[in-house]
Amino acid sequence: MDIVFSAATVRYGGRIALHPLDLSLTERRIGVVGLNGSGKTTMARLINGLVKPTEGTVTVGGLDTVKDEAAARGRTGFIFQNPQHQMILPILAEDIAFGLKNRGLAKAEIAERTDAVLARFGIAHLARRRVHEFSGGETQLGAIASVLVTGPDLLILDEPTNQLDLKNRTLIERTIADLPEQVLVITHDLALLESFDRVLVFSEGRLAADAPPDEAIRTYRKIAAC
Ligand SMILES: Nc1ncnc2c1ncn2[C@@H]1O[C@H](COP(=O)(O)OP(=O)(O)OP(=O)(O)O)[C@@H](O)[C@H]1O
Repeated sequence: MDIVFSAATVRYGGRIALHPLDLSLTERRIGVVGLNGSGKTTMARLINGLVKPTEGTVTVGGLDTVKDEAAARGRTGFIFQNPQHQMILPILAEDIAFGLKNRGLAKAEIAERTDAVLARFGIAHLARRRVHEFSGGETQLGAIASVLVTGPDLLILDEPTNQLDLKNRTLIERTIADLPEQVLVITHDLALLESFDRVLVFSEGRLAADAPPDEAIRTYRKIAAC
């Protein structure tokens, strides 16, 4: 799916968080890195319309995130920094089914799709468990299943391996690598980006590099050393 930023600018109050951004993203694996507060989350939230551009436009698959807000948002799934907060219902299978019920699907199809997505991510054993008792890795997988069951074209993940131990980090890295969906990942986990098609580096609300992983990570290391 094409993601197009046209002079997209974000101000919070009077303060600029994202300077005018012109960018067209079509790759399947897109990484976003930068120091804390550099504008990464703001840029990602523009894509699913959670943040509206103060000036300029953002389109996803040709849909404007302001004018075609609902349709545009349906194209994109978002896994937030603390995904346990986005689980609405206490039991995983119910949380997964919730998004499908909202789309008016029949009971039998909801059950079938819920079972299929649980199997896809190897978490059928978690179906009846309480999401607030999950480990960090289980929470990530549960949230990914809940979001992807509705069939978005693009999945955005905000720091998905943050606070995970080495085993779970590897599990989530592999899960992301295997997703057939287009993926945009904000991360401080540079190993995750090694196989990516394109990496964007943000610095103080501006795009500082837009390159393959090796080159982008070199730029990021230089920025971080300042
Ligand atoms: N809702 C908001 N209201 C006011 N200022 C905000 C808001 N959200 C973000 N900001 C500010 O905008 C700037 C960019 O923040 P953003 O969260 O996009 O950065 P980030 O690169 O994702 O940071 P981190 O790595 O810490 O998550 C920061 O100065 C932040 O304080």
